Amino acid sequence: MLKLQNLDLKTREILLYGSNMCLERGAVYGLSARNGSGKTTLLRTISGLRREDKAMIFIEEQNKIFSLIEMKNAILYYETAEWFDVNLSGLDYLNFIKSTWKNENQMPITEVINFWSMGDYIKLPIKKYSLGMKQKLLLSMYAVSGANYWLLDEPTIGLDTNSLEQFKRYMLDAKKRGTCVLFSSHQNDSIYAVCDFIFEMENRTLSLVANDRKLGD
Ligand SMILES: Nc1ncnc2c1ncn2[C@@H]1O[C@H](COP(=O)(O)OP(=O)(O)OP(=O)(O)O)[C@@H](O)[C@H]1O
Repeated sequence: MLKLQNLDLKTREILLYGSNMCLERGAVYGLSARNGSGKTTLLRTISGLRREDKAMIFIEEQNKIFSLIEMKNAILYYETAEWFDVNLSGLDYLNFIKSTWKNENQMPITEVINFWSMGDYIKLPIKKYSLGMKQKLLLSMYAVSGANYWLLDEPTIGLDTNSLEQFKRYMLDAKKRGTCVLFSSHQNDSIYAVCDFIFEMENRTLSLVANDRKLGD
């Protein structure tokens, strides 16, 4: 379980005050809030890209607290397709992720390429990709990493209707393998249907609500 305790989230304003989060393996969580409320900042903080001094963020499994190195290996957060070096290919990224994250349950690269139908372009430089193609590459990196905690910021940007259905299947498959997923999206997005629970950020507080309109597993 990934735990976040006593988080004051501050940028140029206070976004959250004294917040807590518990993220269980084998569950999909949504993160819903208005634009500018701090979803990206929260994901960056959980992933360790930025720090908040008072907060405690740790993973505990089978009564053992993960070391920092174990945590880095257990979590993947690749914020945006804008982070890609467009001179590299999708395959370069998948190979990089496979060799950098050391997990037993990594999905084979060919399987992920087939799942996202990327075979025609995966060896091309990313500068030749459309937005949706880049987004599918970004998503495919998660299964290849074998990370048990997936943090995703607006993961369905640029996906067409078919790819959105694939996204839902990808989330449910990940959950069945025991992965914990936390993703942000805009308020009332239909993709929240795939979530077991939704965190709502409002008035500097984070509240967890069960998702009544959840899809069947
Ligand atoms: N590096 C920074 N320095 C100062 N202020 C920042 C920084 N990053 C974000 N902010 C501010 O923090 C607030 C939250 O931004 P954030 O990007 O986390 O929101 P968000 O909920 O992800 O927004 P959106 O839905 O528009 O993507 C905003 O008011 C933003 O201006």
